[in-house]
Amino acid sequence: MEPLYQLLIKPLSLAMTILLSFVLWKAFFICWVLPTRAYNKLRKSGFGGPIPCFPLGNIREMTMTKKKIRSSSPSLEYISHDIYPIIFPYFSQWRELHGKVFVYWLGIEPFLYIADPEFLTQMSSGVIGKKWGKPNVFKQDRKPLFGNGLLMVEGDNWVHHRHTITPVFLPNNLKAMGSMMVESATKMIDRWTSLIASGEPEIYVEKDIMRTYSEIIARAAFGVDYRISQEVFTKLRAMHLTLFKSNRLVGVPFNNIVYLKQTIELIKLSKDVDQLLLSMITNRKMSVVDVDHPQHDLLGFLLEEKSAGDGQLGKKFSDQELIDECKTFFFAGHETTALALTWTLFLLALHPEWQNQLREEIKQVVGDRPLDPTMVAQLKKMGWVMNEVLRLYPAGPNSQRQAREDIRVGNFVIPNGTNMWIDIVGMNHDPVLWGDDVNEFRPERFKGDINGGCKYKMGFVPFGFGGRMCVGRNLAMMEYKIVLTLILTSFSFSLSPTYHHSPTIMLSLRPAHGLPLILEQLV
Ligand code: HEM
Repeated sequence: MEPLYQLLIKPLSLAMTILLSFVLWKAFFICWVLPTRAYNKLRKSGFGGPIPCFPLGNIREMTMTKKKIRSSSPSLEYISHDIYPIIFPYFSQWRELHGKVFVYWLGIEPFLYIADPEFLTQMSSGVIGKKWGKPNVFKQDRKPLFGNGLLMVEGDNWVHHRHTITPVFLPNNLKAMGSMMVESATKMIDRWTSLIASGEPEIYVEKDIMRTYSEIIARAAFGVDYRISQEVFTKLRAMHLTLFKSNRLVGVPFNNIVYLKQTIELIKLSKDVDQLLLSMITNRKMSVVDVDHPQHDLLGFLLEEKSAGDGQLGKKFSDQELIDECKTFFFAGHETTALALTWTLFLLALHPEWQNQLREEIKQVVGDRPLDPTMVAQLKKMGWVMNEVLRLYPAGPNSQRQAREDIRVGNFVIPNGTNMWIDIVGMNHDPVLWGDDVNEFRPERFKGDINGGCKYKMGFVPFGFGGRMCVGRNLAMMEYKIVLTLILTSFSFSLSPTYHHSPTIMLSLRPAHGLPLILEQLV
């Protein structure tokens, strides 16, 4: 009689062979069959674009083009606002060949590139907010940073999150946050004043601005001071750096395994942040005793059981949903506004005449009275400046979508599942939309025209578009104007000779080497 193990060898090896064949078939299906199908559908739908190469798609070409531009670009030595060919050289070149709508590939993921406002208008008009998806490949990649918070959540869950959060940022609720903003900004102004007094007028302002807006969002949205939230911000920034500084191959199969060290680091950081946020949430839950007067900040709204639009009681958020929303708002709530103000100081340093115009306006609107959030809405010229800054140096440089159904745009069909990359920088720097002065700083183009003279309404979408437009835009405008008013009434400033112009994309658009300014105290 044969021993038992010999009897088992045959069926076991057969089972192993079947399992292995299944895994290989699945990998082949996901990595080859599905992308090929998507490719054929997009081609059949009429979209052109650069030829992809398995398994990198167009990533190799993108990296090479960027390297070539960086090494051959002495133009960065002098300051030009014609930044598009520098930050997105591959898009700039592909547009010449394939027009303003084409398909490119990140690994095995096809993306429909869109920088045509007419196409964007038609595309977005037929799709309501809850029907839009966010690219699965980014959702997976950026999960440690945003989880399934408002930026990434979809469908009915998105409606629930958005309905709960929107009232937090309505003007009436924001008014109460004004004094916190003034307090936090005043601390920064005091720091700069002492540096000048001690003979150090050259200040790298972007770090202080980032800190000020971190402090504002921590207090305004979560009712905690910067000391308590500092660890969260530090870890979120470490995640941000790990995610976007390295050359990870997003969209390429098994890239998580190839970059195992970063993947493990991200999982660890994400767990730490989740723990910190959970204890912040638990503390707040325990401290809410006055049910008639809940705290009207973001966390207060999220913890309150809200009535859904149909009169039914909305479902409560789970702990993980609460954590993901906190992560999303801790990050999105300071980064973009801080960068918008940083680029504003850069442009105003180059245009002292605009510093003076804004000071004059502040004098007329605010005078000697204490700054009050209701006043800032009257700062019209400051609004033009903000728009012009967001046009030339958009803090949110793109918007992304994934089709969750076939979308018809004229003669084209965008097939269900298609990822979309809407290029805000590309549209903002397009001379066909803005005219020959497209790369000049001219805030007056927004005088009496919220579209700044752009030929299409959808050509200027600094806060995105449709139902998924930025939920924090009112807060952003208010805190931008309050902090800028305080800076302009305290200092005049110019660019330090050590400044090196190198706008770079790391999710948002930032000055790669910081922003050193020479500050002078106004008497
Ligand atoms: C100048 C400052 C800001 C700019 C330029 C900006 C820009 C953007 C852009 C371009 C989008 C994408 C919209 C789309 O896909 O159509 C967005 C979405 C979003 N922003 Fe902002 N943002 C700013 C400030 C803020 C602030 C202060 C907060 C939070 C307090 C915030 C929270 C969000 C969230 C949660 C979303 C996702 C909304 C959704 O999908 O429903 N943003 N923002």
